[in-house]
Amino acid sequence: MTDVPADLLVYSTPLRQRFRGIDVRDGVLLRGDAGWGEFSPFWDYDADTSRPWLAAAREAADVGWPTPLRDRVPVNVTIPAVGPDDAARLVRESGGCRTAKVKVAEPGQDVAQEQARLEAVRDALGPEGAVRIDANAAWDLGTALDRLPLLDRAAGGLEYAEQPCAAVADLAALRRRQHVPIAADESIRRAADPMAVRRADAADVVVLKVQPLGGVRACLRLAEEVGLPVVVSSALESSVGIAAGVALAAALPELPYACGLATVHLFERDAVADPLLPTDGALDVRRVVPRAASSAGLGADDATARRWRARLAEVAG
Ligand SMILES: O=C(O)CCC(=O)c1ccccc1C(=O)O
Ligand SMILES: [Mg+2]
Repeated sequence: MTDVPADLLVYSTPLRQRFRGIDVRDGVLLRGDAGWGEFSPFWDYDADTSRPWLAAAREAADVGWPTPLRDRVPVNVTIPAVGPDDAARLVRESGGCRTAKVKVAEPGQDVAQEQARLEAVRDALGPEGAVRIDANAAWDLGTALDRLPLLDRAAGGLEYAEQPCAAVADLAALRRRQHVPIAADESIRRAADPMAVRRADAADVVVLKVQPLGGVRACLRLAEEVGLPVVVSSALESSVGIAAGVALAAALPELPYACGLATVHLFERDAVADPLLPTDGALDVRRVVPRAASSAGLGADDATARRWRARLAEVAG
C-alpha cells in the first residue's frame, strides 16, 4: 500500500447498551475538501430512504457547514430502556447533563418499570433538571392518555413527550387533551410532508436529525419553514456524524432546549480519538477526524467494509 490516506473508511462498534433494537453500529466516513462526513443509514432502510443520509455526508465532506452562532451546545443524556440503577448511573456519569431523555414503551416492559426508571432519573438529576421521554410512536391515543399522567408524576414533571403516537392527528388530539408538551420526531424525519405537524398544531417542539433530513442546510430551511423550537438529535452516530448535528445546533437562530446529541457514550469505541462527549452538560462546536487510517483500525472487518461500499454505490447510483 501507499501512504496516501484513505478518503473512505468504514467503522464498526458494539454498543454498550442495546438501543433501538441494535447492538452493533457501523457506517461509512467520507473525506472531501471540507473534512469528514458520515453516511450511516440503519440497515433496515432502503436506498431511497438512505439518499438524504448520503446528501448529509457529502455536505459535511465537500461543502462544510454555515458559520456557527455559538461555540457550545447544551445536550441531554440519553437513557435507554434500562433498570433504575443503570439509569441513575448514566445520569451521574453524563458529563454534567441537566436534561435527561428517557426511552419508554420498550417492548416487553410495563409501566411500573418506566415509572421506576423515571423516578431514578429525577432523583439523580435533582429538582432543577429537565426530564423528557421518547416513546418512538409506540402508543395509540388511548394508551398515551393513560400513560402520560402516570409518567409525568413519576418524573416529577415532564419537559415534553417525544413522538408518543405515530399519527399526526393523534399527536394533535393528545396535545389538546393533556398538558405535557409534545415533540415530533418520526412525524418529521420519516414523513413525506413534515409541514403536516405544523398545519395540525400537532407539536410544541420538532426534533431534527441531520442525516435523515439531508444535511445541515436542509434542516435550517426546514426549521425556518416549520417555525417551532428545534431540538437537534443524533441518529446514533460516531462523533463524525454527531459533529454535523452540533453544527446545525450551533447555526440555529434560537436554541431553547438541550439537544439529543450525547450518544457517543453508547458506543464501546468511537471512530475518533477525541470523542464529542459532554462536559458541564454541553458539547464543544468543532470538527473531528477519524482516529485510524484504515477500516480495520476502526473495527470494521473486510465483510463489513465490502457491505458498506456496495451500499454506498447503490444509494449513490
Ligand atoms: O435524542 C437523543 O437523546 C438520542 C437520539 C435518539 O434517541 C435516537 C437515536 C437513533 C435513532 C432514533 C432516536 C430517536 O430519537 O428516536
Ligand atoms: Mg425520537
